[in-house]
Amino acid sequence: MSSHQLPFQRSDEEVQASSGDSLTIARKQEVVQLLKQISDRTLKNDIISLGMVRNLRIVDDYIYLRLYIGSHQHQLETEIQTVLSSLTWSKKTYIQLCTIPGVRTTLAVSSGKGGVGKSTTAVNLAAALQLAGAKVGLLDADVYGPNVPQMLGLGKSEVKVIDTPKGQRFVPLEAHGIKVMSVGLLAEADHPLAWRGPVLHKIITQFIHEVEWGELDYLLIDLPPGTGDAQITIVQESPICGVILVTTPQNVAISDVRRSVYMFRQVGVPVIEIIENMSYFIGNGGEKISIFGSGGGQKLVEELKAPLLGQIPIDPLICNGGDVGEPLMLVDPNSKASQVFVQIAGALNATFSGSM
Ligand SMILES: Nc1ncnc2c1ncn2[C@@H]1O[C@H](COP(=O)(O)OP(=O)(O)OP(=O)(O)O)[C@@H](O)[C@H]1O
Repeated sequence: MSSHQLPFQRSDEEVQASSGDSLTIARKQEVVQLLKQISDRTLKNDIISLGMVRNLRIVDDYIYLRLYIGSHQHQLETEIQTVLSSLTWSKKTYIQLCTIPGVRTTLAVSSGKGGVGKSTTAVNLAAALQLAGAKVGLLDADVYGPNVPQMLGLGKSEVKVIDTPKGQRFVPLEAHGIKVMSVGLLAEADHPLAWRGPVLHKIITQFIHEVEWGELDYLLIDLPPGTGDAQITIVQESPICGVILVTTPQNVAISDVRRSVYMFRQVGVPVIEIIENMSYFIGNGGEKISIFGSGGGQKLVEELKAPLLGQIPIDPLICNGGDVGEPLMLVDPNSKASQVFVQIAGALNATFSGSM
C-alpha cells in the first residue's frame, strides 16, 4: 500500500482573526506577514499556516506570542527573533515556548461523540507506528472514560512519581513497547472521574507537562469525546500539530464531527485527517457489508476539506483485543483493519519523516 504525504495546511479560517485598534491590527498583520516567511523544513509550510504561532498579541511596542513546537524545532525561536528584529517599532519580542520535553511530534486523536472507536484507533495506531520503528507514547487524556490502560493490558498498574531537577514527574508505564500515561491510572478502578473546572484544568495541565517521556518520535493524545472545556484545555496547552478525527459512517455522526472541526479551527490546530471506523463488515465471501450505512466520512471530507485517510472495518477481534489488552495490530497484523492502521501510520511517517 502506498503512503502519501498529508496535505498539511491550515485554511484561512484557521488563521486567527485580528482584533484591537487599527494600529494594533496593522502591526499584527505586519508581524504575521513576516512570520509567514519562516518555514518548517519537515512539513514544508510556514509556521503561521501550521498553527505553531498562537496567542499573538501586540501591547504597546512589544510583541508577545506562544510558539508550539516539537523538541527538534528550537531553531524556529531564533529565526522568529531574527525576522522580527527588522520591525522598527518593536522594542522586544517575548516568545513563550510550548513544547513537551523530548517529544518531537504531538498528535491528538479525537471524536465528535463517544463510542466511535477513538481509543481503539489511538491504541492500534500507536502500535502501528511502533512496529514501523518509531518511539511512541500514548497519553490517555480521556477524563470521562480512560480505557487505554485496559486496552493495553495495564489495568491495575501503579504510576510512579520521581524527583527530577525540574520537580516531580510521573513515570509512564510501558506496554508492547509503547509508553503509556493515563488519567485512569490515577483514579480508583470503577469510580467515575468527576473532576470539574479548575481541578480538571490542573490535572490536564499536569498531565501534559509533568510526564517524563524520554525521547519520543510521536506522542498520541487520546482526547475526551466532544468539544467541552477539557478538550479545549488540552489542545491549548499542548504543542499538538494536528488532529486525527475518528467518526463512524452514520449521517448522524456528521454534525458532531463538524462541531469538533470548528472547535479545532477556532483554537488554531489543523485537522489533518478523518478516519472512518466501523465502515463495513467483511462477509464470509469477502464482500463488504455496510452495517451502519455509508458515505458519512466522504460527506465530511467534501464539506470540511479534510482528507479521509482510512476506513476501518468492523472486526470482532478488535473488540476482543481491546478487552484483553492485546491490540489487533499486534495479534493479527495481516487483518484488513490492521492494514488500514499500517497505511495511516505510513502516511504520518511520510508527513513527519524528516522529524524522525
Ligand atoms: N472496528 C471495530 N470493530 C469492532 N469493534 C470495535 C471497532 N472499533 C471499536 N470497537 C469496539 O467499540 C467499543 C468502543 O470503542 P472505543 O472505546 O475505542 O470508543 P471511544 O470512541 O474511545 O469511546 P469513549 O471515548 O466514548 O469511551 C469497544 O468495545 C471497542 O472494542
